[in-house]
Amino acid sequence: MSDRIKVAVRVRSPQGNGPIVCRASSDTVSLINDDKKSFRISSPQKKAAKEFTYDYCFSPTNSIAQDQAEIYEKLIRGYVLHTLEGYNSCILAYGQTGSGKTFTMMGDQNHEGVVPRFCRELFEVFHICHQDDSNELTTEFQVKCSSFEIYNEQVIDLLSSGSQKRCKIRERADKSTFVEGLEEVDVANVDEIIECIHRGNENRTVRSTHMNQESSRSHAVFHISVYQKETDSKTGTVVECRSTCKLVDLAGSERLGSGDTKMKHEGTSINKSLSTLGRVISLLAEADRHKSPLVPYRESALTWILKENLGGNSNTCLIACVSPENYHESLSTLRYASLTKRVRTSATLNSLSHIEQMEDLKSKLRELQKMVNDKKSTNPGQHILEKRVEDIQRTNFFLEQRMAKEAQISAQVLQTAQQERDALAWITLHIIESFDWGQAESNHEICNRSSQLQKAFEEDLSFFDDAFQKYCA
Ligand SMILES: Nc1ncnc2c1ncn2[C@@H]1O[C@H](COP(=O)(O)OP(=O)(O)OP(=O)(O)O)[C@@H](O)[C@H]1O
Repeated sequence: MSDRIKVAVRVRSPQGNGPIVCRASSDTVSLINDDKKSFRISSPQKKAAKEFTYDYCFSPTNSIAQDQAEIYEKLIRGYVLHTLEGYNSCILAYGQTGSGKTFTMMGDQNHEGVVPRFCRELFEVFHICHQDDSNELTTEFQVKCSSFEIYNEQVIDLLSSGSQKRCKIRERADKSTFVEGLEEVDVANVDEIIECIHRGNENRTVRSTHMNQESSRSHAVFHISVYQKETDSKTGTVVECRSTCKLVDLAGSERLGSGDTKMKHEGTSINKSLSTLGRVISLLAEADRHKSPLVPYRESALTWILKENLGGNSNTCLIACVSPENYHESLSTLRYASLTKRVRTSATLNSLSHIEQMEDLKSKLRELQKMVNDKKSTNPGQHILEKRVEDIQRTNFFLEQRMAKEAQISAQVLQTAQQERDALAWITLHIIESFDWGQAESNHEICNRSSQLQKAFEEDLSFFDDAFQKYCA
């Protein structure tokens, strides 16, 4: 599912001047048009007003509670469903210091922000979706969470007890990245996950600056990973999927002015990583024009961690927070957000039954092929080969069931499955051709099995063709 990053702007008005116009100061006027998607900003010193269009624009009303709820309901709720369906998600809050990023993501005691609302609904929606499950259908649901900050380019675990634990960023074989050694907490219910959110917030590096009493001095990431396993005892079908969601409160861009050396160092580090993020976004936004651009993800810890969410397997959303006291800062945030809108990601269903079982099946077939090839010299016991064939046929049955389900979800997934199936059929034929037909007597049973296997694959192919035609009709 290829889609561009969704981008919304949230305007923070200190006075809460009404739903449409926010006159934050004498020299800046921000206006959200009635369509709630376009945003105009002007200053008397600048002749022409600048206008930008986003997926949503949120202006403050007289009710903070309503504002917090509106952002969640209109923008974020869909990502809970994406996560439960097995897709990776990421929500980022970006903006100048003091513009309301932490307030948007975490909220305060009386006005919960995006992160706690997301976590509450994750559990609630799961239970609603599965309350009618029959006796045959059981669904296992495991949620783990971790929380970390990127402070002066170091990744620090916010949930580890005791002294500050620094962690390293690693790359997996599939090129996605992860933080190694983080404390991952198994959470069984809403209360436990909310407790982790609070624990992480308490440990985050915060300092008072001239713009914000409690300014975040780091980028904070709350990471949720969800594992679901659905077993149908009647058919024996097992469907597994794993998805993740990163909820990111970025540190605010800031002018480096007065302050002690420590604060200046923090400020430099924040600005540097945000400018790398800007460069990464800008290259990805141009990706259509320049095929496979060299994206400098590794240049900062932030972009290295967000690699998958910015340019890979993820549904991603950016909330640009604007505090229009400062025309230039606001304009810069709006431009950054505008550029982000052009970045495309391609979320894929992280269904283990589809990906991993296919891999498993392929490797079993490769093994079988190898055994057949080695047969002349080693002459392995016939029963081992038989067992392998049986294994493959059984796995094949589960896959068939799973694919039939997936046909309802996505024609794209089905198409991929067909291609995979074609490849497997080809390998099977190849195995059969590799038999030493001269020794047919000793191989008689194996040949029979292989022919059955070939037939099963052919049936599968027509099964998938039919399903695909039906889906497209
Ligand atoms: N929409 C809003 N309504 C009411 N108060 C808000 C709103 N947005 C922010 N605030 C308040 O403004 C102050 C600064 O907000 P916040 O800490 O969220 O900014 P920030 O962008 O995270 O800043 P920094 O980058 O410095 O951490 C806080 O006291 C917060 O409660």
